Amino acid sequence: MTQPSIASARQVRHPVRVAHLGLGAFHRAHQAWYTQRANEASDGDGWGIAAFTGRSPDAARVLAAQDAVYTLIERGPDGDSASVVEALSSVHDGGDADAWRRVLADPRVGVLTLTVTEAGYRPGSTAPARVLDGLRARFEAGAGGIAVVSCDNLPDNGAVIRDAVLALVEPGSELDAWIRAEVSFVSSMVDRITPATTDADREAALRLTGQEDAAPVVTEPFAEWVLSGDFPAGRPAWEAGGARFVDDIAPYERRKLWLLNAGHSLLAYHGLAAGLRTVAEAVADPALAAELERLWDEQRTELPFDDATVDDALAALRSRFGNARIEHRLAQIASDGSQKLGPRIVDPLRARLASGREPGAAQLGVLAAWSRHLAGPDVRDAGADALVAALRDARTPRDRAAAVLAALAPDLTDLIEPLAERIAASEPATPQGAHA
Ligand SMILES: NC(=O)c1ccc[n+]([C@@H]2O[C@H](COP(=O)([O-])OP(=O)(O)OC[C@H]3O[C@@H](n4cnc5c(N)ncnc54)[C@H](O)[C@@H]3O)[C@@H](O)[C@H]2O)c1
Ligand SMILES: O=P(O)(O)OC[C@@H](O)[C@@H](O)[C@H](O)[C@H](O)CO
Repeated sequence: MTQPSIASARQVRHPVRVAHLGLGAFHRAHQAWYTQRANEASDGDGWGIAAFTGRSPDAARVLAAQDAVYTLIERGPDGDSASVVEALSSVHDGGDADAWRRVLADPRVGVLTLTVTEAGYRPGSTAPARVLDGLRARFEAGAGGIAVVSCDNLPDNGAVIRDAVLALVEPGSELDAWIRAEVSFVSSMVDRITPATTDADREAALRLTGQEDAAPVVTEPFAEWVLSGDFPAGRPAWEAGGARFVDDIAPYERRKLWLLNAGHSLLAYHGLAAGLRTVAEAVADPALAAELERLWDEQRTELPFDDATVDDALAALRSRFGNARIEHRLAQIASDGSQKLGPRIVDPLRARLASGREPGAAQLGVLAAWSRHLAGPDVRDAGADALVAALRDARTPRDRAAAVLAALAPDLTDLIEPLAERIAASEPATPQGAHA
């Protein structure tokens, strides 16, 4: 029997007032969900999102076929609850440059959100050029200021995208002056564990709602969003979903990157080496759980929060990571380590050194496990090509340590010896002379 499609579930389509770049699972579990909550809480017209894919047009094609509505499954340790999200008013192939320019040149559009991955901010990535293309269209149309809100896991992410965009503009040009004066680059700390959607998730959506949905999203019940910056053309009332607006974002970013994301990276590299597949499997392993606690002890010392606040955050993380009903694949987290380990491990390591402490053994252990991962067959990290080649040529643990630090933190040469020790300890025993 054919089941009804979720396409017929839409009850309202709000006018497009938000543009989004990077139509992945996370955008749909996080910013679109907060926007949905804001729209539900408002009396008048809400804020509809025009969402553009980043690389492949597939997500737009699949969502367009179901009128851009989808099921959000909140998966707790004891069960699922499903809701329909209709905050996306339209979905577009990111290659449709005319549609992109048209949306950003519309004065009713006041916000541009981004989830383009950490790698999307690297020099040479197409994301800043596309943001600039949209801003140029807005400038030429005289459509007024706009807020660009980065939602990727990078510290001071608003400043990172601003600098990447301005680096592409002729200094002193009218466009340069307009961006500096009228465009607000908002930094945000985003948190909601959202794995890639699987076929089992599509079946779960059908079971829960009785409707066919080719693009549901499964996420944890927890969600957090902290933002800092101005919104010159207004914004959705995201606080209806619990978002907070603060003057200084840095402490929140550090708390999240140094505890949650760093913990994820540790579990990913150590867990994959141990033949494990998911975050929940990894934290169920006593040795890995102990290593995770060691890392948290090392990284918490430099956080600008009192002990009770950090204790609460860690208690929540233990239970979030242990939610075995969320299938968060270690391989997904392990990708792009060259972009992730700076903010997650090297920054807190630097903070430890700056306050006169020893480098953390678990911190170095993550770097050692990463170097081993890079020598394996399943590396997905375009930014690590040169390091992978250097590691292939490296003959000793010391050479490998030097290569890793040269790539991630070239000034920290004092760490070559202690990192080499961790690398040597983590390597499988090799026949005498194999590296010589
Ligand atoms: N999934 C999570 O739990 C989570 C939580 C917090 C933050 N985030 C942030 O969101 C990002 C995306 O996560 P996701 O789960 O949606 O991943 P995803 O793989 O589902 O989607 C990634 C999106 O980024 C786009 N993209 C990649 N490179 C791009 C580029 N150069 N230009 C434009 N778009 C580009 C892709 O096209 C895709 O739409 C993460 O990398 C992270 O920074 C994710
Ligand atoms: O999404 P990435 O690739 O930046 O990193 C993988 C995970 O650490 C990350 O997605 C977390 O699940 C997320 O940051 C939780 O809010």
